[in-house]
Amino acid sequence: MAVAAIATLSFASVPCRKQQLRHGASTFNAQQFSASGSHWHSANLKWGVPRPRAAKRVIVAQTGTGSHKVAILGAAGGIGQPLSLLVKMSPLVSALHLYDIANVKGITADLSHCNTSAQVAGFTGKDELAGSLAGADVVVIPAGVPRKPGMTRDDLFGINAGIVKELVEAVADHAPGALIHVISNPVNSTVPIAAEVLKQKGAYDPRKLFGVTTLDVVRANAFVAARKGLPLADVDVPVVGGHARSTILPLLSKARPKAAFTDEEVEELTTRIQNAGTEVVEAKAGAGSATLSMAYAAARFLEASLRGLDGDDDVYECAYVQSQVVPELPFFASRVKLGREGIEEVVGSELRGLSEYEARALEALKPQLKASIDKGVAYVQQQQEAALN
Ligand SMILES: NC(=O)C1=CN([C@@H]2O[C@H](COP(=O)(O)OP(=O)(O)OC[C@H]3O[C@@H](n4cnc5c(N)ncnc54)[C@H](O)[C@@H]3O)[C@@H](O)[C@H]2O)C=CC1
Ligand SMILES: O=C([O-])CC(=O)C(=O)O
Repeated sequence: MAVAAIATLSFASVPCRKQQLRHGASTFNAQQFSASGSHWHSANLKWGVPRPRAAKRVIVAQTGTGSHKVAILGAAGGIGQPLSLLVKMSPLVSALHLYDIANVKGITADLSHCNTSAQVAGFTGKDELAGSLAGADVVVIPAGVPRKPGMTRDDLFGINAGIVKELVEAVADHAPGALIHVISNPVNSTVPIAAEVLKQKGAYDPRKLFGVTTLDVVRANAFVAARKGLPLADVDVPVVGGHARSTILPLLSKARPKAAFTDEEVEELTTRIQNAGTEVVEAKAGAGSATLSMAYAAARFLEASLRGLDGDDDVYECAYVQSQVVPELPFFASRVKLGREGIEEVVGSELRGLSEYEARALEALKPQLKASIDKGVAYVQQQQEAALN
């Protein structure tokens, strides 16, 4: 079997691929979906380690056709390492730059031995930050500290705000046209921080700045499929709002396939999705927060972004972006259409026809999300004033 054909499989979830089908996907993806059965994981394995359908297994070098350069800032961390592996497996990526303040050399040497086509280079410390960003099409930022039990995401603000500010300043200087995927928490504030930094640098393009909330969608899909006994591959639940506590708003009324939820199920599923990060933090008992599921989610979102840059039709994901969907919230997570310049469209229509429960939850989240956005904006302004004095 031709390696190139195998290598074209993508990170995109089956719901996304099904969505493509609904919206009229390219013939290739439609064939890919029907040919690959119903399970994304098996398709993904075939992609990462090419595996012919025939019983005889042949492991071959994966030769990608993509030409994208991706930089990961915070690449040596709990998310950064598995994310780097997943990106190294992407046929859409030709160059992978790993940046961290420490421990990058070994990870670079290790990853570079995988016989996949992306060329890996490591960059350690501030002096090498500029080099890590040169020519990047997408910069993914998982740098920063994670939560421990008892902490909120906002408790990370004191450390992570400065890290994100510093890194985004460098992106503005050295990769001004790149898409920026912010993973570092608190996302509700770090994305407004990134926007303010880019504005100050004259490099802000709202189409290119994203807070990564894909993990909320991944969790919602997993939990709903399990609760309703639906095939996992079919489930697609939009999650809007933000990425902390009650600002995470899964829209079960808009879930595909259409399913009937009792009031108790809505309450139980919504609460679980909102607390899923804390569920992992408590289970890890001081050893950090979600890393593997986050790496998977970040890889899925990266893949969607790269397919958008490549001009693929109808690529949609939920993300926390600059928005007018809720007028009083300048940043809001919605489903967005991804294209050659980043965001082509923020889909606001999903906020129409909400259930009563969702409408109430939307009203309730507004003050919390607004406060987090304002906190991020104020931080950058204060830093600027302090620098001028
Ligand atoms: N958006 C989301 O859905 C999620 C976000 N997160 C957040 O992602 C962040 C990272 O989490 P983990 O990887 O588990 O943490 P970690 O502590 O394992 O890794 C963080 C990495 O960032 C690096 N780092 C620190 N300062 C840096 C700087 N100035 N420049 C470059 N690298 C720097 C560290 O050396 C470390 O390797 C946390 O803020 C966490 O809360 C975690 C899970 C989900
Ligand atoms: O909960 C955390 O601190 C990490 C995170 O954002 C998540 O897992 O959703």
